[in-house]
Amino acid sequence: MKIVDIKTTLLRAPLKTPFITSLRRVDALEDLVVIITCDDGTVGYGEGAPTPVITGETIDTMKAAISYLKPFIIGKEISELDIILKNIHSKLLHNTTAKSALEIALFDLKAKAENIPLYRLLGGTKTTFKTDITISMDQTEKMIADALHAVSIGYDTLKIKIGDDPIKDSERIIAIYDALPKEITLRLDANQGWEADEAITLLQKVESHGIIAEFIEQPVKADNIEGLKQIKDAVKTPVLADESVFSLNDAKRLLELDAVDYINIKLDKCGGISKALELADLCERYGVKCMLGCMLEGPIAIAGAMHVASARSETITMIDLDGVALLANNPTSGSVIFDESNLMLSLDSGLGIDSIK
Ligand SMILES: C[C@H](N)C(=O)N[C@H](CCC(=O)O)C(=O)O
Ligand SMILES: [Mg+2]
Repeated sequence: MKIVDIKTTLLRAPLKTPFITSLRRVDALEDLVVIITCDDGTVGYGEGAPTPVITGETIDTMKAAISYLKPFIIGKEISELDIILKNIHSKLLHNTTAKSALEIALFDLKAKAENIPLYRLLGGTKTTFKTDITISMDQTEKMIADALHAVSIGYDTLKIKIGDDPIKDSERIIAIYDALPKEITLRLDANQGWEADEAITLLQKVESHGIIAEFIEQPVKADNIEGLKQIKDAVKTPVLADESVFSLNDAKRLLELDAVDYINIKLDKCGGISKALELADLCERYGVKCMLGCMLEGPIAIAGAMHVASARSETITMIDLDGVALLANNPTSGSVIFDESNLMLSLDSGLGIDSIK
């Protein structure tokens, strides 16, 4: 199977409600889909969610990166996947979301060539996952209403977005916790919104109220590694690194310093499936568990992430793959099942995505 064509197309889909973090507000998903065709007509799908405030990428930079990398991919046999991946990562630095979209499509093709689902190509067996859902940052009453609604439709783990104001944030966490059944698990994500001392004061206050969240995600700026370590050493709530970890080297530095408890792996930050697997393997060597997370990713990218989670299910013990659940409707068809908190991989070959509507 020789690769003969690479095309991109926009995937636009409205969200059910605005997605609001301390970094940005988004009303509709706007991702870039990659469609790679082989000489026998087999098509591989990939997708990336440009997130300028985190990866520095836009739809336009993604298109430019993909067209730059095209000559290193077109004309290659899909059986030479390792060589193609080496080209993608060595011929162009950064541009991790563009690379991830290409990688997803290439792995889709490779698994289709072998006529097996991607998770099996990657060595996985697990096909069902439970995701959390994000509760956007807002007025406390609105966040409580959103949290109660999420619980009413079956979510038992909520990812609470905070980080615009440490005083307000502690009040929000306590009010949301008090309003929910006690068996609900809370994940907190400040998206870099605090200083280390603010985070420690806030978390200690929340902890004195009896609330130990599953983790606090990225409390301080991405490059504030010392701050992450200070927080980890001062509070009971485990610390999870998100924006601080793009590459294997980023993760190594944090793990060597014992600066965090967990790492959030996202395909769009690390550069795709091969890199996500390497990150999970590194974390496994350090005995550190990971979350498989997402940007505002649609069904193709989320399916790609699920296959990775299947392949490294011992290390990837937490799932934040609510990208499709946040959409007003699913713009693809295929046998991957996205049913609110329940995600199920298909047994079809490749990613299991049939078509884009
Ligand atoms: C959508 C997912 N649950 C999530 O919260 N992702 C954000 C990425 C932020 C973005 O797309 O702006 C995160 O983990 O920080
Ligand atoms: Mg995060």
